[in-house]
Parts: sequence; structure tokens; C-alpha cells
Amino acid sequence: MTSIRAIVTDIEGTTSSISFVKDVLFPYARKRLPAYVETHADKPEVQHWLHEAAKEADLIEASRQEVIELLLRWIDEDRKSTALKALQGMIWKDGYEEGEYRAHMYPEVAARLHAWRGDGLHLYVYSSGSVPAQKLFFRYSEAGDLTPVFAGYFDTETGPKREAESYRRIVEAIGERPEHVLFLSDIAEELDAARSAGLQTGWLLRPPLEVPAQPRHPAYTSFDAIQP
Ligand SMILES: CSCCC(=O)C(=O)COP(=O)(O)O
Ligand SMILES: [Mg+2]
Repeated sequence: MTSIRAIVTDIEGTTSSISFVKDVLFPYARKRLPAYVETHADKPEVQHWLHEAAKEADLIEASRQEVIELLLRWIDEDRKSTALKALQGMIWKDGYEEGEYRAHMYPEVAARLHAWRGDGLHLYVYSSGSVPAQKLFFRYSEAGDLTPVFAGYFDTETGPKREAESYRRIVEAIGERPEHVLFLSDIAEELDAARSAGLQTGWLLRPPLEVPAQPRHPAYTSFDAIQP
């Protein structure tokens, strides 16, 4: 791997366990979503994302209750909807601030992020979670506040994670040539899209996942094995 100047990392399955997201964050949002929507329905931001969710589902003139039921179904399906992710992020804020949970980090991640930053690399996040949710995630992490290491955040408002165009937009936004940018993810289809846009790729296969004999992307079981 040569001349990496920037690293863009995914979150779930890459810096942090899938189980923290599925077993802690999703149930927290699921339980509170109906009351949150009812009590915040006058907030323009909430109205905007409820409208976007209804539009995404082609629900014409849906009642608030119908949209709530739609969002609960989407949480159960782990749908990577920008509208759902925005609303989840708003709900998770209370949980972080009240100390209900801290975001899981694999043990080597914080030290490795600091080391890469210390080496002059520019670090970014690209996740299906909304940008505000990403900032909360790294601010309230088990390893302390990691937001100072990141230069920027991208979510699906930039585009879907399995489309090459999203990665072209990201490299343009960060002002690097794609071959100087390393994208890290646990999902091969996201890495395929990044590679199509010219980025270098690193496939995180955290134990107990096994590295295939001939992985289609450079594969790592931990950030410590990556030498940018
Ligand atoms: C940072 S918000 C919690 C994670 C989340 O909702 C999510 O969908 C993560 O997906 P990723 O793209 O990071 O695999
Ligand atoms: Mg992921």
C-alpha cells in the first residue's frame, strides 16, 4: 500500500461491533421512537424526516401513526434509510448524554486512529448512521472522546454506500486523489464501490469471521494489521 494521505472508515463492523448497534442502539431507539415523534412533532427537523420517510415508502398522506409504524418496521429490517437514520440519531442523543451507553470500540481502534493522525493522515467517517449520530458515537465512545481525530463525516446524504459515485463525491469533498484514500469497511460490496471509484480498500473481518483464502480486498482482522 503506498502514499495513503487520508483514511475513510465505516463504523458498524469496522471500528465497532455490530452487536452494539443491533442490541443496544436499535432497541433504545425502537422503544422511544413513538413517544419521541409525538412529543417533537412540532420540530421542523422531525417533520422534515417524517415527510422524507413517507415519501421513500410512497405513502401518500400517511397519518403520523402510519409513519411511526413504518419506521419501527424499518428498524427491525435494519433498513439504511437516511430519514430513519436521522431520526434514530436524534433519539440516541439522550441515551449518550444520560450515560445509558457508550459506543463500543474494538480495543486497538482509538490508539491506531491517534497514531495515524499523528503520522499526518487525515481521517474521515463514512457510515449509514447520520452525521450527528456519528459525532455522538465517537464523542461518547468507550475509549473517550475520539472526535478530535476526525476531519470530517459523511453519511448517506452523500449517497448510498454501495455506489461508486458516493466515493467520488467524498474524495472530491476532501480534496484528495482517490488513489491516496483508503476506505475501510466490513462490507465487500461497499469496498467494491470504493474501488470502482479508484480508492484503495481494506476489508475488516473481525473474529470470529474468517479471512477467505483469496479475499477480494486486502483483508485485516484488526486496525493494527493495516500499514497505510
Ligand atoms: C453511527 S450511528 C449507528 C450505526 C448505524 O445506525 C448504522 O447503520 C451503521 O452502519 P455502517 O454504515 O457504519 O455499517
Ligand atoms: Mg459496516
